[in-house]
Amino acid sequence: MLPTTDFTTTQAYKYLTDHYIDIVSKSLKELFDTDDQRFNKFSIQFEDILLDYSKNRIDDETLALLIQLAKECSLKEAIEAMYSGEKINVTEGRPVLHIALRNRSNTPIYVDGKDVMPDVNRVLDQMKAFSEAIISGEWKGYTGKAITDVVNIGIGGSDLGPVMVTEALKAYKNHLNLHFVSNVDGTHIVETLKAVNPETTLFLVASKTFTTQETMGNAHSARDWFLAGGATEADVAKHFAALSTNAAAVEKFGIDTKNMFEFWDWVGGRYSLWSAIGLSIALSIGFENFTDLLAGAHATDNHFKTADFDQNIPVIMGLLGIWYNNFFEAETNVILPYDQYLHRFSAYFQQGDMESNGKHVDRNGKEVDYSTGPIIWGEPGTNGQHAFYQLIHQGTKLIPADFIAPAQSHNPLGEHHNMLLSNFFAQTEALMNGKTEEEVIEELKAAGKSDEEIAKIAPFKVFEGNRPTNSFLLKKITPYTLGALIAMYEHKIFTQGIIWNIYSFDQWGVELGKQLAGKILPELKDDAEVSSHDSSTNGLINQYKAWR
Ligand SMILES: O=P(O)(O)OC[C@H]1O[C@@H](O)[C@H](O)[C@@H](O)[C@@H]1O
Repeated sequence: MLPTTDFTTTQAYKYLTDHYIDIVSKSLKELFDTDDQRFNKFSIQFEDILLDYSKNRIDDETLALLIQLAKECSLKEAIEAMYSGEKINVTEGRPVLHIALRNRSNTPIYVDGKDVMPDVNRVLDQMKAFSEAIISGEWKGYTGKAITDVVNIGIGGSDLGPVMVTEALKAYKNHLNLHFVSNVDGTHIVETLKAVNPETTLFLVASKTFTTQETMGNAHSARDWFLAGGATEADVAKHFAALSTNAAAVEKFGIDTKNMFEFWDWVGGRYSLWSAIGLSIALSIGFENFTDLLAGAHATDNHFKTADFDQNIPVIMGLLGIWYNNFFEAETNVILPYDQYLHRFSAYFQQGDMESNGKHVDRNGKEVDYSTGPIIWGEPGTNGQHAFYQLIHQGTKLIPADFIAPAQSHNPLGEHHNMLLSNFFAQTEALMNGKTEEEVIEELKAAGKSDEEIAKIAPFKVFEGNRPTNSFLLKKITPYTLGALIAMYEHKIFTQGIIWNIYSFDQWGVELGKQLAGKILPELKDDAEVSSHDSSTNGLINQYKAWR
């Protein structure tokens, strides 16, 4: 059972409310000036990942109180409940066991009295054999040619994880060309099919439920295209595989269940890249690299479970998020990877975080009266600097930022990496220190500006600073380190969900739109005027019919 404490009723919350008044009046600059141990105190190195969280608006007392908050909310017990296979996804009646998918130590994990590890390992073996056969060319298409292209058809958790990881680990990629089709917009599949040959293409239909409209629509269109190219029904088995929990629906679609890679209902869609959903990753970088990814995540799982909270990276990340979300009333959290390969990392955690913690009802079934999950966004640096950093530096909103960068580049090209990292270091320093009016005036004077010119321009050039950041410095983006980093963010989400007293592993909020689309679809079949909705929806549908 998960605890159901309202965190706003804890002692720690009360103390934090008072303490906030004290901290909010202090600048980060001041906090650094008065404590030369900040970096040592407020940074944690775990294997090849260094988290420096010293540029946050905290002091020793803040950290102690936040940790007390985690304790009062029984975070430790909640972690134990997840790891031991309790059905903590209460509204769906399921355990939450992505940690089992990467449990490289193979210690038993029980669900309803049955150890899940033999099943996990069986599917991993199946993925190994299959990916090796495809990569080596031993697996032949219907005309006897080796596979050259893999098209993953899936959406949400059955797309974003594989896309993000295959992009992040492109440096480890083999000769196979990977494609991802998610959108139900016909453009996505049509444009993808233009680039591939039915004789040498493998389609992975990735869907936990195997009922998702977009995925099923795209899979049927891919199958029609495949058959139209001269292949027969019997050839489908050589070109279509399914990644799913729903064997009956896979069979009904016409995919041989021998080509089905199973996973289980205790794997949440947005936590499924570690499961059979990761087959496209294994195909792209090879099975050994895929298991390194799992091993990295497993290392973080052990860290999250065993490290004291003040040395526990996901716990600290989660608590800092709560500090800004619930005390500073920050609405968003920006993730800024200074690594082009990580260009889908923020998009991935938009689903990971917002689908998990975008909830307004607590674990007692009551409406919350505090803010929960933040809006997650971001783009890779340095691109973001030339786009939206203006608002982070000088806008009116407080935007806590996560900066992520590797020390070693996979593409060391001249001064590029030093240039990239100089920006990474400079941005967090600038966000922290800002620039005072005096400094601006000095600079303008030195540039030979007149007093009149200075008076006019100076106010616009002032930076308040005091903008909080976390810096993640990774030695290198390897499968192992990436696995460890992703798992840190996953457990941060868990930590926050526990403290906010919400259920992080369901997603009822995505259902209403699906239901209504199901009602509207038949109304779009003919040209008859529609009047069953509000005037706006009727007006839009009728104009659509007039124009299509
Ligand atoms: O893998 P499936 O069953 O096709 O689901 C895809 C996505 O479907 C969405 O509706 C859910 O909100 C996501 O959580 C999920 O990842």
